[in-house]
Amino acid sequence: MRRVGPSARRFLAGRKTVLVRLAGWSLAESAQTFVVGYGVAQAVDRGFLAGDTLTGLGWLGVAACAVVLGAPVVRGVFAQLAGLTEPLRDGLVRRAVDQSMARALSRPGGGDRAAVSRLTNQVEIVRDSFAGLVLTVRSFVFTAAGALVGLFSLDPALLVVVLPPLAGGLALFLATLRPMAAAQRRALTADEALGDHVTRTRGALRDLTACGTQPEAARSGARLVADAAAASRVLARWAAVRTLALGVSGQLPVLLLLVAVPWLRDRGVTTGALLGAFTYLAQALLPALHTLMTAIGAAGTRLLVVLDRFTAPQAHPSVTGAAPRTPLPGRAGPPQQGRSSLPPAPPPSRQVPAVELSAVTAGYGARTEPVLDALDLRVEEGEHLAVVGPSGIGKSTLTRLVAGMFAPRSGVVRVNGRTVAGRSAAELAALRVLVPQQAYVFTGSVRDNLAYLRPDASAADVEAAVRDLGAAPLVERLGGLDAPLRPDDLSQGERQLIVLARAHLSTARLLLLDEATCHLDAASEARAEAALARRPGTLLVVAHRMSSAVRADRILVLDGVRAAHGTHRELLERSPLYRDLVGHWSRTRA
Ligand SMILES: Nc1ncnc2c1ncn2[C@@H]1O[C@H](COP(=O)(O)OP(=O)(O)OP(=O)(O)O)[C@@H](O)[C@H]1O
Repeated sequence: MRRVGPSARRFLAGRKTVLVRLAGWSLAESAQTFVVGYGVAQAVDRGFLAGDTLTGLGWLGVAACAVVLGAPVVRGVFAQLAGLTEPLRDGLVRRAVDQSMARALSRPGGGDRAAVSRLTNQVEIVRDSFAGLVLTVRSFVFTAAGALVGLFSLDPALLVVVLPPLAGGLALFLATLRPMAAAQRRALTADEALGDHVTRTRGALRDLTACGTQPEAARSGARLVADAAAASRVLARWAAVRTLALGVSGQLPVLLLLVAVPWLRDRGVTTGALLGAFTYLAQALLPALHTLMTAIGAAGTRLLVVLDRFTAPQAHPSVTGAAPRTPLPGRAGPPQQGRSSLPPAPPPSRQVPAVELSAVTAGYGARTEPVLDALDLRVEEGEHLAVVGPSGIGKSTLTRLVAGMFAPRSGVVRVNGRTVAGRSAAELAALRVLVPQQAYVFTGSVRDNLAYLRPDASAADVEAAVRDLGAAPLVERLGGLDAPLRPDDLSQGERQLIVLARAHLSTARLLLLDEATCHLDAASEARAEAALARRPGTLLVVAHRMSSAVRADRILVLDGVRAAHGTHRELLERSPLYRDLVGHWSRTRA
């Protein structure tokens, strides 16, 4: 209102003549309302009840004339209305064009895509809503004036009964306007945020899957759905209060009038006056009130919201699409600049461990047993750590904790000295790469797939990664680096090779492989792991085969909520579980 108010006042001040003419026609509407109720009252008292049918019919004729004469009055009102709505429409079109031109000039190459919408749809919304509001507010004011004067002229005692509930209901209705507008704005914003999230998520599916941040995106979506639901509930509560206001001001006067009939009769109110009063209520006051409340509730809020977008200094984000957007988890910005604009990885330090878990307890669901309980772990910069343990023991959970994709119940996870909790997707992407079991490749060139995490990688770097990983025959079979890659043409193992080469190219110093070589044969796995271990930085591998553990500098054995770590030899000596795992592996190889 603060933003729209001054413009609205200026607009109305420049159209005094139209307003006066409109008021003139509206007064005629008041008179018509007055005559209808008054005619009915006189027809009963002076005519039918007095035994003079002719007089009764005569007064009814007067009331009927007033109804018929209402038609030219309505025509007069509409003629004047055009004098308000059309200049408003022209002014809004001018403003939309000005805004669009200013935007185009201030942002070379960046026209205002919302201008067309403002020029057509939104201008029409404003014009129609404004016309509806002027009609209903004016109609209510003048009809109510005519009806109240009529009630007073029939008998002032009628006002004593009718006025309090009418005024009370109206006051309650007016009191709901501000909170209802706020609730409507909140619901609109929540709806827009949700729609925005859905659109961006759909566009970023590839990035989300590649970075493994679908759960985070799903959580943001769930939060937005909850916000939208909460906003709708608040709106519904205010709508209920508004219905109550309508009931109090609309139905209660009729009820009270019926209940008060004996009291009114004692005070000398005639039957005709009572019938006239009911006519005023049923024919004029209540319909006008109902239309007013509905119009202000719906058209009024719509008008304010759309006008706000015309008068706002900067157009609303959902209209212009120009406002900066919060990056999605796993996506640092638009594709062409997202990955290359990641903050550079912090330099490694000899003292600061690459990974540090302090008393980390983690689990799924509030009441379930923890999967990891008070786990302490320190992985030095440059170290190669393998994680082993039975299926379902928590190995993937550990990698997701380190990757910052899963929050511990308690304890702290640090990567390169930085707490991972609460970090943005872009910050996490600069710290680590997590390669899951399911390798994600996308339709594009082979090079696009390989350089996905480092778009500025030189041709030599890409070729070196391909060579190191043993992926050269695959790239050759696909037709070279610039050949198109169709995911369906690749086996699971071939996809894993591409994704491992992609991880090799990444600038993040920490690589987390969660059974990322499970579809490779043992020799290819050994070659790939050796290449990744040679890469500067730290390697943490959830081992698919025990051979992978044997190659590591150190092994972490997860055993229920306990954990042991050491070299292969050390663990063979002191970890029964590790011995079992190695024994089982040897037997299955034999
Ligand atoms: N999203 C989840 N919701 C609920 N429970 C989960 C979820 N993910 C894992 N779990 C449970 O947590 C436990 C540890 O799972 P996790 O995947 O970390 O084990 P893992 O050692 O990696 O298993 P595997 O070797 O079979 O991949 C299991 O009991 C698993 O069922």
